[in-house]
Amino acid sequence: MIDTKSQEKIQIAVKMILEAIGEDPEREGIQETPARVAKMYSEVFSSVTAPEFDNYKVFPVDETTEMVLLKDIPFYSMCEHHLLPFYGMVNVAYVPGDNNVIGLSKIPRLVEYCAKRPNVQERMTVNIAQELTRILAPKGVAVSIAARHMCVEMRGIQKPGVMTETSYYLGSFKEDKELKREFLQRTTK
Ligand SMILES: Nc1nc2c(ncn2[C@@H]2O[C@H](COP(=O)(O)OP(=O)(O)OP(=O)(O)O)[C@@H](O)[C@H]2O)c(=O)[nH]1
Ligand SMILES: [Zn+2]
Repeated sequence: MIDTKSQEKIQIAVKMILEAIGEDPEREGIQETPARVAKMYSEVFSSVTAPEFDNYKVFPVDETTEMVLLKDIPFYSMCEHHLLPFYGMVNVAYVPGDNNVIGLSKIPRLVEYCAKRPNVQERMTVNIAQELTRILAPKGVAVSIAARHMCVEMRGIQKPGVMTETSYYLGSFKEDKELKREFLQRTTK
């Protein structure tokens, strides 16, 4: 949550942007826009001011499977170069270590946590893998992201529909080619 004082800063900045692009910030339709944008940034950048992601539960189980895979987790983030959205799907897999697993909902929560800040896709991919490793100490983690970047599509080079794919492997996914192949097979459409 961005505090009131910082939200006021955003409002002043947005008003200046509106003036700079030749709009009248007092025009009825956009009078409340600076406040709306401040509220919106508070949402889309909420993890910058959030406490470290620690609200998770690790469950011990007697016996566990090889790979736990959550596929097609949707996310929205903001590119740190242009403050335009990039969005897509994340696949997260891990191989439990010491028979410890994590509550399933916590993985999409972790994705949200890593998405809601100014980002580049490569760093977000690595962050998710590292955070999961920190929380759970699994034998291995694999993360892949496929995303569309509005800064590539609606401005600049203007290439609609280009997909950017990134991946990151730790532990057994890095060492065991068969495991990595299985992850790729199960996540490739
Ligand atoms: N590697 C990487 N690059 C990104 C990401 N998001 C945006 N970019 C790129 O960041 C680069 C910023 O390049 P600059 O030359 O500083 O900015 P620019 O003049 O606006 O670049 P153009 O987009 O080419 O017009 C661009 O090539 C973007 O496509 C991302 O998640 N990862
Ligand atoms: Zn960008």
